[in-house]
Amino acid sequence: MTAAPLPHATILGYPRIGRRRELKRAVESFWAGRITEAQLIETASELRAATRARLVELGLPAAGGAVPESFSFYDQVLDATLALSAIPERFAGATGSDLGTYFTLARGDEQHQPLEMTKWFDTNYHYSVPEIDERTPFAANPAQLLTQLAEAAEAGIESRPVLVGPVTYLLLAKAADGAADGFDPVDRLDEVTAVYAEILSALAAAGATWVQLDEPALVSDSLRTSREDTLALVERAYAVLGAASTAGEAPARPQILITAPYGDSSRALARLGALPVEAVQADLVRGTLPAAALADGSLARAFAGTQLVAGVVDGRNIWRTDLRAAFATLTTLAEAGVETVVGTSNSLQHVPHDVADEQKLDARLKSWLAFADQKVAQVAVLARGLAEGAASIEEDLAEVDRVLADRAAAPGVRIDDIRSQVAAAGDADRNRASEEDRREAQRGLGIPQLATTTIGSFPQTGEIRKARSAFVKGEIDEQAYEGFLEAEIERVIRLQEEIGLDVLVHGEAERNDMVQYFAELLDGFAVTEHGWVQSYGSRATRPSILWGDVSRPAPMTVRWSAFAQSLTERPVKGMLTGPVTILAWSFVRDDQPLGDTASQVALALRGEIADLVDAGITIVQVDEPALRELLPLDRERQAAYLDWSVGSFRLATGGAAPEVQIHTHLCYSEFGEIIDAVDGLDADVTSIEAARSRMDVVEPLGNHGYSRGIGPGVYDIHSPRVPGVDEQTELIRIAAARIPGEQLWVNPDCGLKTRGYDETVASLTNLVLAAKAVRAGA
Ligand SMILES: Nc1nc2c(c(=O)[nH]1)N[C@@H](CNc1ccc(C(=O)N[C@@H](CCC(=O)N[C@@H](CCC(=O)N[C@@H](CCC(=O)O)C(=O)O)C(=O)O)C(=O)O)cc1)CN2
Ligand code: MET
Ligand SMILES: [Zn+2]
Repeated sequence: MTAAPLPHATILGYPRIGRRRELKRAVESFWAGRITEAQLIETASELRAATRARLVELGLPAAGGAVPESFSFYDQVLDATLALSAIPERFAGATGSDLGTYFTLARGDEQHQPLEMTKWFDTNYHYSVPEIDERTPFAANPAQLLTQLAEAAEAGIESRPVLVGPVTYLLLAKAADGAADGFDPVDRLDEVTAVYAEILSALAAAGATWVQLDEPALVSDSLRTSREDTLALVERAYAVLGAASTAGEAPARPQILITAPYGDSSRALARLGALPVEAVQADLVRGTLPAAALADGSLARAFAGTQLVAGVVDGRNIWRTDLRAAFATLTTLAEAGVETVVGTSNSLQHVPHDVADEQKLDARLKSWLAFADQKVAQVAVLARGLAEGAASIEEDLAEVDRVLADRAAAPGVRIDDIRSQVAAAGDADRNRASEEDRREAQRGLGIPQLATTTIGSFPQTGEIRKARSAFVKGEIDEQAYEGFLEAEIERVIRLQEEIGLDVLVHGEAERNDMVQYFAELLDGFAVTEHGWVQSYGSRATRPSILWGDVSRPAPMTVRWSAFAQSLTERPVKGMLTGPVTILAWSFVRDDQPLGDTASQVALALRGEIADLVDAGITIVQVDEPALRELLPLDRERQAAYLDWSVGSFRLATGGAAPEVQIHTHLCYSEFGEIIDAVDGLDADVTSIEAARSRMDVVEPLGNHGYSRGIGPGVYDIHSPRVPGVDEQTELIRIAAARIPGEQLWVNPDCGLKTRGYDETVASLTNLVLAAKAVRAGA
């Protein structure tokens, strides 16, 4: 095959879990020993074949590298770790097949803690963090990429292998534990680049005409380098990768597409265009075009001989694209003399497969939506317009005009009553009594020093899921389902009493998901049947669709919390999900600022808190694990974000009387960046993840003079491992050295929903013993 430009249409990536989560089922069956590795590999191969065929059917050309190879068994960053053979030394004993090693890195085993997992840019997707030190070996292992390329070729498709790029890979990595002080993984960029060059060469030898290297680090201010420095690193790496020739019978590398998804690359774009690569993608949904460089012709000059993949179709949301606006952007580029390809803003891995799979969604709402398949079709339409002229797609543009007008005017999208309530909410509604007055008022709760509690959920057993599934399918009635849940709650309350926890939870057995549960009970939301999106590994969520003005027709949690409280003398925490997290983990309307939508959700939660308190609940936790996640990657936009996000939390909780103790939970540890914002939430108690970083957070908290209640997690719930009494005692001691006992809470890192009961009971028993030991000064 010879080097030819990219066709006019492409996407950066496609969901890989399968339309019915076939990959989840196969991978989990393999882990459980129910299928063999060969069977898993076969299922994966079938899924990839179906994806390629589907993409071509939807309008991506089979030739020319338009179809991306974006499959992953677990995670794309882990794929790159394997492609570089960058197996941390601590896994040296974990030998096996490539796939066996891969899953050991991802999930750990008896002897090995898994790689840490953390959020991928500002999404709800988690990647496995590479661990690099001075000695990490790097060697090209393109086997999986070559397998996929050959599969595609067999089916007559000239596909485009995809790999996380070298700069982003190293900036997402952390220094391995044994690394020298001051070592940064990015110090090894030149060596890693050399290995990428070998991988590219192997791909070219196998016939690849294009390769995609993802460099989202280019848009982020939250990594270890400034964006300016990141760009310089990218220039350094791609000067090397681009130097190899793409010409002739035996090209030394495929043509390279560098992508910059998830944000704004406008300031970097001209320099990216000047790199010795054949195409550069820009996210034109989150980002903009550099207006001046476009106007004075310098962008076109920089892009001479380089294609610009214009990411005009939103890969983060599910609304039908305003095709007319997108087409105007494409026209501007083309008229400025830039060789333009229509693309998506980022990989479609963050949206579900297909709107057509949804049988229960309201038809009118459905007509406003575009999941992955619809987005591919939109890309194809725009590409046709680019090739054949605006007139050729005028009907498609006009149809979208009608759809958008229909959406704007539809009942429920704007409800005057809700809007006036939001408008009437003022500063007074966001401010509680002073911290001191509240502390005084809450003495009546009788909470001991180093109080023990959990984060909310108890294990979601197969039995619970089966009961819910039976209820949803109508196989059992509401009475039977609620009876089942009450029995479950009673069991969880008794268990916590036996273990000796101080502040109890009801266990969240009634919740399918901490966001979807609320979305199902609030007006203004819709939920899907099959709209699964990968969150990490084999785990997925069905983000809800927040399409209209939000209100709460009836109490949502009072029945369960009040029932749990009726069973025990100890306080039971009410458990709500906060406005920012509800937005972050849903697909949110794009026709008004997020802050306005957050205020509506906040008012609904405010009503719920009032009802919980009326029902006798004295402690309410409002979870905001996504507070950090939604922080804009772009520093300039961060202050405005923190303003509305913190404001919405305060609006939700600001009505609580001083005697009511408000907790919040944020499950990540890099929170130095937002410590002022956490303080600004004005919660009485905050629980955070800390076990894996061995309490790193208590140091900044101590320095900050943090005066509120704080529960740094002492039990890492991400692994089935049971932390012993000594281990947890040690962590509590580290925290107690910096934080006074009356401020310090003892809890796990996060909820227990993904854990099993055996390990949960053992770990919590140890947690209570550890707290007692520290209290006794032992
Ligand atoms: N939205 C969201 N984002 C989050 C988190 C979170 O809890 N929620 N936590 C953090 C980590 N991310 C996570 C994401 C998913 C899961 C998770 O456990 N997901 C489950 C699905 C949860 C769910 O929606 N369950 C439903 C549907 C379950 C299901 O699959 N039912 C079966 C039938 C039931 C059976 O017979 O087993 C089916 O539909 O086929 C329910 O319980 O009702 C999974 O992938 O397996 C955990 C953590 C960050 N982001
Ligand atoms: C991802 S944060 C989870 C908080 C929730 N209350 C739980 O315990 O599951
Ligand atoms: Zn959590």
